[in-house]
Amino acid sequence: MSTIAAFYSGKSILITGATGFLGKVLMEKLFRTSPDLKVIYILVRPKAGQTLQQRVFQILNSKLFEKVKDVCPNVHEKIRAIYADLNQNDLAISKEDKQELLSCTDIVFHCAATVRFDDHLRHAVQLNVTATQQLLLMASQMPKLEAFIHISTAFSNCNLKHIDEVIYPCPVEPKKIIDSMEWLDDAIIDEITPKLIGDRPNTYTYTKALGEMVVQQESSNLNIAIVRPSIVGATWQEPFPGWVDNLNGPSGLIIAAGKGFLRAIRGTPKAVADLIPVDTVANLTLAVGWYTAVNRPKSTLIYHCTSGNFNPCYWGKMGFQVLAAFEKIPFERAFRRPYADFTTNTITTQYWNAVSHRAPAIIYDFYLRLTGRKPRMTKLMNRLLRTVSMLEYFLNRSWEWSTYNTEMLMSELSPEDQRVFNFDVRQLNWLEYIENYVLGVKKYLLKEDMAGVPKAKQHLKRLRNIHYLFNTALFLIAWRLLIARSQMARNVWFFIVNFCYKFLSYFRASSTLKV
Ligand SMILES: CCCCCCCCCCCCCCCCCCCCCCCC(=O)SCCNC(=O)CCNC(=O)[C@H](O)C(C)(C)COP(=O)(O)OP(=O)(O)OC[C@H]1O[C@@H](n2cnc3c(N)ncnc32)[C@H](O)[C@@H]1OP(=O)(O)O
Ligand SMILES: NC(=O)C1=CN([C@@H]2O[C@H](COP(=O)(O)OP(=O)(O)OC[C@H]3O[C@@H](n4cnc5c(N)ncnc54)[C@H](OP(=O)(O)O)[C@@H]3O)[C@@H](O)[C@H]2O)C=CC1
Repeated sequence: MSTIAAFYSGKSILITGATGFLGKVLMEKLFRTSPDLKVIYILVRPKAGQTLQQRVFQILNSKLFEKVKDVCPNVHEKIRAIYADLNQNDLAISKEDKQELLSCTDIVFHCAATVRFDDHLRHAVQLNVTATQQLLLMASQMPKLEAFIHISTAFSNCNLKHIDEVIYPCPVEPKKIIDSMEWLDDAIIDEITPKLIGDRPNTYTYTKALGEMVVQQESSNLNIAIVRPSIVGATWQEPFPGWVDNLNGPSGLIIAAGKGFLRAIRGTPKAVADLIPVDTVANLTLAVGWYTAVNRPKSTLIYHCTSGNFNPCYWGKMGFQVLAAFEKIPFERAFRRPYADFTTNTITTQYWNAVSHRAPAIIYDFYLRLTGRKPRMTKLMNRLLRTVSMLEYFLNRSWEWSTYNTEMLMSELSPEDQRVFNFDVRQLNWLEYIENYVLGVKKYLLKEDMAGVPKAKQHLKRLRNIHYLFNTALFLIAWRLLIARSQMARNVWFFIVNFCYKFLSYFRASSTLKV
């Protein structure tokens, strides 16, 4: 029997961000391995016209939760959705709900955050810093609380090259930042944002670092741990390989590359692609929850959930593997044939953007206009290139994360727990993982059926022929123009024609002689 699974039995667990990518996988694993847990409270807001109940219903009836129903048939009775909005200072939780949470919660997993890179600083601070502070305040009033697990990111200190499992201070205290957000207007905040974030690339990484400082400041009377995952990708093994439900991180780029929109990117082929499967993050997080509650470490332990130092993969190699996967699992109705070139040169990138990204989009929009349809490709391409430019920072650097605590935790687990809550990425086969990832993107994000693969392959063949035809035509036009303008080009042309004629004559003569 798994010690960790047994630990969560009978427990009341509070999860924030349970409707998000990681939160869902965490909740699924908890229900599947500890079906005897008492209740999972989730803080949810209504969204996209759906009530809390509708959102929970949708999650429980999704493909991800299929296996849960076999082991925990009454799962819907064990999940309690609590109305909350982390954008509001008091989290907008009602008095009654708050009372229930305070008196019943045993463990807190705080996953909620804004993960947008371009969020306005005010909003990013509200979600990633103030809401964390509010939640910690609530946690400090929970008499039964055994552990509070905060999910941060391995990139909260991406301004450093080597990152230890410690909290690094930011120059301005989080409390001062929170206070200033109350009275500064948006224009002033916009002006000071670059100064505040300093050598970090965006408000996301900056506010996640502030969030960690808040955790540290509140840690004296709480039993807290921080998990720092790197770039979270599709599931590796559980509940099944390749599950993914959003466009963040690599998933959006895999679609863009597979559909032939994105063919080159400014990225360093030899930089480490520190991807970590979402189920690995969930397993480590649950193991951390158990260890923190049972061992009550004297200080706040930080756990890096990264792959680079255990089993590194590099962007160049990953690009090849993704391309190889597209051969087997092509996406339907591709715009162009998939191609993936990582280049470190800014001029080459600009050339590719003009020739391989913008020009085909403009030509396609021209075709749409001619056929009486609304042009859309240029707009889409501009948005895609904007997204890519925001990810480039992470594609051109490598980081070293120390993993002493993560390795220590691995050694503390029984063989059964190491199996059930596996977070040992040394066992991960990248080629297999990437192939499942591409398959998952096709099935769960693009909702494409595998029955359409032969047709998609046919379509790619057609695109290849069009590509050859287009290039040949382009070459001939360019050559014709050159000949018209340059004597040298004409001389070369006559030389080639003359040479071919003589060669053919010789060939004909020698074959006549043989007969
Ligand atoms: C040579 C070809 C290259 C490809 C080769 C093949 C693949 C090779 C392997 C894969 C390479 C993958 C590289 C991945 C690099 C990832 C680096 C990530 C680093 C993360 C570090 C920190 C990790 C974390 O802690 S946080 C989690 C990460 N967070 C994110 O990823 C959020 C990023 N997204 C945003 O910040 C915003 O969405 C933004 C700013 C990009 C766009 O905002 P905007 O307001 O313009 O639009 P949206 O409404 O949000 O979306 C517009 C449009 O774009 C689609 N979209 C959204 N995100 C992505 C994305 N990541 N990639 C592609 N497309 C995206 C979105 O669906 C919308 O589409 P519509 O059709 O308009 O609906
Ligand atoms: N994805 C990644 O690559 C990485 C993620 N992380 C960290 O992991 C954690 C989870 O990320 P991930 O699951 O990918 O993110 P998602 O964007 O998928 O999920 C974010 C969650 O936060 C909730 N949330 C956001 N705003 C509010 C609000 N105002 N009130 C209530 N809930 C809110 C969302 O709810 P709703 O559904 O209503 O929007 C959602 O459940 C985050 O802390 C992130 O920083 C760390 C490293 C990498």
